[in-house]
Amino acid sequence: MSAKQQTGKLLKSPAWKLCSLYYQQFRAMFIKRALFSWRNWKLMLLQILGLLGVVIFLLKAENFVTENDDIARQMNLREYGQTIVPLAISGNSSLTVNLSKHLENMLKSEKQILQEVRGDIQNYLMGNKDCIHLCIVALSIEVKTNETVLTVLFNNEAYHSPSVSLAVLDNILFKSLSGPDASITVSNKPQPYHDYISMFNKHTSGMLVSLYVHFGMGLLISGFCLLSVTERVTKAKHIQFVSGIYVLIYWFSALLWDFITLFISCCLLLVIFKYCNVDVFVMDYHFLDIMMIFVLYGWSTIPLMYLLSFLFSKSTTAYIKLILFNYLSGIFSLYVDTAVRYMEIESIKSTVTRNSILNSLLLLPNYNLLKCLSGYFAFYNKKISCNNQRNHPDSSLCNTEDSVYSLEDDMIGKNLFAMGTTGFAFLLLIFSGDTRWWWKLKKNFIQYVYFAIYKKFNKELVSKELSGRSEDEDVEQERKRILDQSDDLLMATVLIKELIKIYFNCPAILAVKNISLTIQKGECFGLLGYNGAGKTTTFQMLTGEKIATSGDMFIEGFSITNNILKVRSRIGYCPQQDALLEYMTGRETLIMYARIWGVSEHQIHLYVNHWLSSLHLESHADKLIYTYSGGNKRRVSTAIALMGKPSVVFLDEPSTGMDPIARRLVWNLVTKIRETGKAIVITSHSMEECEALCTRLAIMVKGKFVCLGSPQHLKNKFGHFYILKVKVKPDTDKDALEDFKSFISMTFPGSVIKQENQRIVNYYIPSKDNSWAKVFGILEEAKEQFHLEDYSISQITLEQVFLAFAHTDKMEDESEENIP
Ligand SMILES: Nc1ncnc2c1ncn2[C@@H]1O[C@H](COP(=O)(O)OP(=O)(O)OP(=O)(O)O)[C@@H](O)[C@H]1O
Repeated sequence: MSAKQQTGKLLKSPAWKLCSLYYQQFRAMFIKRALFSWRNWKLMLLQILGLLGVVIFLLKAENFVTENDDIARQMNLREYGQTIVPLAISGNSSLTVNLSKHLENMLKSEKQILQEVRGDIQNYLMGNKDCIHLCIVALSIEVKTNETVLTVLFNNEAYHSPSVSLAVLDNILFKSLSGPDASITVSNKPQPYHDYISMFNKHTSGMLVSLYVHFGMGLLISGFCLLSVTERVTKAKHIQFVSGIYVLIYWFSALLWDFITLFISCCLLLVIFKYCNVDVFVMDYHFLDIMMIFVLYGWSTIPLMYLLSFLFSKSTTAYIKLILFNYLSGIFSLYVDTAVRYMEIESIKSTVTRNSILNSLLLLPNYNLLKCLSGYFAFYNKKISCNNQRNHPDSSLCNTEDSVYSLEDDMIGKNLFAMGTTGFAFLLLIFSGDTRWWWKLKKNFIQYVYFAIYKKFNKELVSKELSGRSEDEDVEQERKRILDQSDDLLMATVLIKELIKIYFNCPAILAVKNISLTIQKGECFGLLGYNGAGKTTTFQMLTGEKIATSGDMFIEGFSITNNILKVRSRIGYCPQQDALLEYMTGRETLIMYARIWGVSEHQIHLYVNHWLSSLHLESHADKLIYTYSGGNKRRVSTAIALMGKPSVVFLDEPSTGMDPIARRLVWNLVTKIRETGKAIVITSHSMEECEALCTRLAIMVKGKFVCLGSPQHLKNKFGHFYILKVKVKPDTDKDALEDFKSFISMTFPGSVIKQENQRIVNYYIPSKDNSWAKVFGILEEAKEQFHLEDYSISQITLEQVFLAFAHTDKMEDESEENIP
């Protein structure tokens, strides 16, 4: 076999096809995420700048202690800018002349102002407002008989003013003794901290730096929930799953994109550490360690954000609340950690309690981040101190064997390990939410707990409403057929068996009441019913969006309740509300779904163009979805449902909001798709649409089927009467009209007035025993006899059948009405 043949065989193998499908889907999901960030770049930038800005601002604002912070500060008037130095001299001597000359020269060189004062210096200082801020040092020289008294007064408002005052005095004295070139430089340098205090300060500094980073991180990582919430709430996620996306691919692509964003932000953060002299984090390849901490933090916190996003139904609310959660969880856990470790609290004195509290904190990624950064900071600062003081007296403090990654209490090993494992745990929880296992658990809980309790307390209602028996013979026949031969019918494209849905609200809502149905391939089945009849709920159960309370549904033999994942790739779904991602264009959306379906890359553009032209969407293809009109959005949703290779397509009011031309296009498309052998299930409030598309239909009233069959069958069955519309002449008196009514009721026994207003009377005339010719003949004669202006006779329409059933619902509540 040639190499070319072998390659060809490999490309056609199922494993290769599966791999290429995975690749296609991953690509589609990754591009979707990238487009979200790209189109919302301002938000993205805000998140990254938020992180960097918060960290840089807080680091600059707080002067945290490092080795280099203990610098010597010069005690010099220059440090205060230009000041005034009042000088009062009383008496005269060569010493006073000498001292004042040196003072004058010294102040001149330092660009200070010498202010000679007459009288008491204290009075001058008290009486001069400027002195409050400008007179840091004041001098008085008093010549007495045997001595000269030099007094220097310092400004109590200014830092370091006593030592600066003494430095000024010492300098002029020294200059008078050793000449004008002599000077004394005075500096204020603190003694090095004692080891214990030093450690405490470094620990505090490390904690502050890690708190700042954690504040900034909160802004960035909370944003990762935005698309997850939007996709879930708009049902775009559901449609992607229905189109066949794999759970792992959906979540891993999201994780990878958000991870890249976090990684880039953390690289920039390292630059900020360098700029703000947080040397411990960047020197000697330490940035690699810090990067590893950030990577593990991302690994654990991003899945947690996804997981928490399930709690919210609005993306902005989710963002704000998750920022708060991230801040508070970090600070609160740190507080608990400090309280447990250092405070003497009676109830947590036992080691077991203490350890279990500390270990439970390890579940929080923010706690681990704080502990890792502060622990790392303190560890390396301690190491630097120990290296600086080689002959350190306490060798236990400078154990060079220690590793920052050890699992001991003050080291970071435990926290790194916790981040690694919690990341896995959170991811598993997310995946399990979309797996068969979780679906089954929820199903069993609803069926065997909720429903069992409901049945126990509502026996009468359940036996009356949920028995499934129907007064309509077609519905009853279908039900019996399904119950008797369910095994034979399993391979029907759609098989619905005793399906019940109860919303367990207060009070419980019985949305779908034990319906049974089969739909074969090549069939277009219409589900009609007025608002709230239960059509959408039925669709939601059939597409796996909602779990049935009882009963089962099969698509090509696969049970939805037991094997939802296998069913999903066999259906196309156009939900009632457009499940579109508004930041994408129509073309990008269709390309994404084509990739999910596994259309090969070189055919995608051709394939998408075909769908765009089928629905006349070419001119809007490259516009963002949020700019689309309602009708155009519906077209895109319909195209998504119809594309790919589904065995059955569910269309929930597909043509709502479409103009007549678009509606015809959709009808043609649906008919073509049906003719290829797919089953179509459609709900619509347009009877015209149902007549045009449906091969069979059912009318649903209050969760039950009340009739079932082809449109013609229903018209024949329920249309056993004609509609007679009579218009009498304007001058017809009341008696003549009454005569006409008596004539009709006598000639057509069983006829009923449906409506009467002004000169128009509408009748239902039984069609049995009355041919068209007979009715026309009689009315032609009556026209002359009763002076009728005009009349018309027509067959009942589907809409009238539907209205009759819709009315039966009202009539149940009110009273019986006269429908023949
Ligand atoms: N999430 C829900 N929680 C509680 N009740 C619900 C929920 N969804 C639907 N219902 C109720 O279930 C019943 C059936 O609703 P459904 O949306 O299936 O009707 P429908 O036939 O699709 O109506 P429409 O033609 O307006 O779309 C209604 O009484 C509705 O109020």
